[in-house]
Amino acid sequence: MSDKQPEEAPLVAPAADPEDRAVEAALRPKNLDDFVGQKRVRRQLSLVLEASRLRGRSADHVLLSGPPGLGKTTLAMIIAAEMNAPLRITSGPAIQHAGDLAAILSSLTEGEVLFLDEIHRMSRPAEEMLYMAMEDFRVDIIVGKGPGATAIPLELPPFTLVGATTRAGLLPGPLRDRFGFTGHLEFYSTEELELVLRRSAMLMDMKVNSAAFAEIAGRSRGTPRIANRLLRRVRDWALVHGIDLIDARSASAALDMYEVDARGLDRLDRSVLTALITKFNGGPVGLSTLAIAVGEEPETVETVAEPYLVREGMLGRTPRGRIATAAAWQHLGLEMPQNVAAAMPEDLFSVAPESLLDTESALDSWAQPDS
Ligand SMILES: Nc1ncnc2c1ncn2[C@@H]1O[C@H](COP(=O)(O)OP(=O)(O)OP(=O)(O)O)[C@@H](O)[C@H]1O
Ligand SMILES: [Mg+2]
Repeated sequence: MSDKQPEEAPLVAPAADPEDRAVEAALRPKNLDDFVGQKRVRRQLSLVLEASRLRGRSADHVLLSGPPGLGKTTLAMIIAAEMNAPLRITSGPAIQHAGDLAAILSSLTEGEVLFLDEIHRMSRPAEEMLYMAMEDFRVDIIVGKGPGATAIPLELPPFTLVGATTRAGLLPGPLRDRFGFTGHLEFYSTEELELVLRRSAMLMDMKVNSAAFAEIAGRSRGTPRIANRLLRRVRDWALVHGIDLIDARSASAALDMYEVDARGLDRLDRSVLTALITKFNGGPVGLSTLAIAVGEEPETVETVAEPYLVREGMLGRTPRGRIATAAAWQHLGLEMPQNVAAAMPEDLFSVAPESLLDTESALDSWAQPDS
């Protein structure tokens, strides 16, 4: 557990406050049609689900990957709802021993959807048990200890595993291969976030004009969870100020209070860039060194802050470490020194930022020497 104050958690972290959590749950779309954006994943997934409905079978196992707050848990719930199947929720860190997993698997009913969040954090023995369960719908229950231990095979009813991870690159190949469908969630466009916000505002009975939706969407870091969270903060602000119809001015006045800047960078994003620039002269610097400089876990920097900074073209992940681009210096109102500019790798953005994100395994190996 972290000993940080809740308000220091990154903006994208799941809600800590129970009331916030309840609102977050209420705003979750319940079916694929209400799920905004992610067109490719949505279309492919709907085909997978439709096909299994027609065959009268449980759906193929599904792996969902992508940065926090983009809709992995929401999609898992939608899969269960669309398949009209019960949903069981657990997570990698909750499964310490293979026995924990065996207990869950052996109590599944036919067609049930098992959602395994943070699947990359499962223990090794549990992972191996999962291979067999996914492939053959069977587990070996080990009874006894030492030389006298015996494995009792147990048949499982067909079920659908939905795995979610922010670190697809960390999943071992054999596990990844056992998913029939893998969907990688991308950051949302501002237009898509406006749709998310319109739907949420309607559910929360708020009056918001188009310019205000655009203002909030533009600061939401490509992330529906943040969009919804900012909308609630704007609602609070409007309530306190006695404002009925929220316009762009109220929205931006409200949001300025929450340290989300006009490009959608939150405090963690900015502190990563600030450290990179002021402490390491723009890099390159290794992930773990950078993480220490901002007082965060490397995993948090890598999965929470970096994907968005890379997408915004402010941070580069190179074989020698992380570097701040000219856009980052500019965003912080600093001038990039000549010698730093000259040392920038020329081909940094010859590959699309999205493909930088897709090569997570390559990045993990790049990160090795200094992490
Ligand atoms: N496509 C979408 N359309 C509308 N709302 C969405 C969409 N995706 C996510 N949301 C909203 O964003 C919130 C966060 O989504 P969700 O919990 O599914 O993210 P996640 O990817 O599981 O994040 P984490 O990695 O932190 O577990 C949900 O409460 C939901 O209301
Ligand atoms: Mg989730």
